[in-house]
Amino acid sequence: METLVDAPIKVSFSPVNPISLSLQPIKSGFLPISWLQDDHESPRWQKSTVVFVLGGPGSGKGTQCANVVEHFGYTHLSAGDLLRAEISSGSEFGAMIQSMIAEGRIVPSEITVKLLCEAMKESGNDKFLIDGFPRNQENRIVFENVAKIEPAFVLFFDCPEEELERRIMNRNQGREDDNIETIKKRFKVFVESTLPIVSYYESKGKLRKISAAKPSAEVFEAVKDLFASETGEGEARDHLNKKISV
Ligand SMILES: Nc1ncnc2c1ncn2[C@@H]1O[C@H](COP(=O)(O)OP(=O)(O)OP(=O)(O)O)[C@@H](O)[C@H]1O
Ligand SMILES: Nc1ccn([C@H]2C[C@H](O)[C@@H](COP(=O)(O)O)O2)c(=O)n1
Repeated sequence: METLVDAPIKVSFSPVNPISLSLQPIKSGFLPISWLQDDHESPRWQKSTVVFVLGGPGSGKGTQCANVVEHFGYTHLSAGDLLRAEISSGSEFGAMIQSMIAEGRIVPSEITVKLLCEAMKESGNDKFLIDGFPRNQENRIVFENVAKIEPAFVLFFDCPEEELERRIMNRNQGREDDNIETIKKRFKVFVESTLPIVSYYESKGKLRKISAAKPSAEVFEAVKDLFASETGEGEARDHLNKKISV
């Protein structure tokens, strides 16, 4: 495979992310495409079921993904967690990733997609919740072209900004970006770069919107119903439980 994209694609970038990526021709301008294209093409890999999980910062993506993992056996991959682990690992990109996260900016997609693809491969599972991704158009296109996987659906947690701010300010997990100045920048990036992705998937009929401005247990009821109806797995599990109890 020689090209990152099959046809010329113009990617527009948010002014908040000054790193430009030209997807055509072949080179990204940041890293050689060969860096991304190791050997991500095993049959199992290409057959994986992927659900993207989007929502404003603090909307409860991580919280709800943990519930889905427990009930439906998905592997949860948080793009933000993978980037933070990359910083901790002392990688050559660590300092750059750290300063971008501290500024609330979106890290170049080659890095995030590479981390996601490696994690998917290593997990051994074939169904994934990819949390906090794609954050922008560049994320989406690079993932589509490298992983060659379309999401089964996109879960979107809808929540007003005041509630998001309250939750993040109370999170208390020592995150460097959980301060009011960076939170404002993250909201801006969310509105300018991520909401257009949400609209994109809506136009493709792939968006599943859930109100996240409710207590966590209530949000999960809606999430559970959604996964049961999308995958039939809730019914399958109930069916199995009935059989076992007979
Ligand atoms: N429905 C809810 N009601 C109130 N608080 C919640 C709810 N869901 C999650 N929280 C709390 O809000 C904070 C943010 O939740 P979480 O980390 O799951 O959000 P997130 O969308 O993954 O955030 P980020 O995008 O910043 O990583 C946490 O402290 C969590 O315990
Ligand atoms: N696709 C992504 C996901 C995350 N980041 C960076 C920028 C975010 O502000 C930060 C924290 O993410 P979160 O844990 O809140 O999902 O990580 C990114 O650049 N690209």
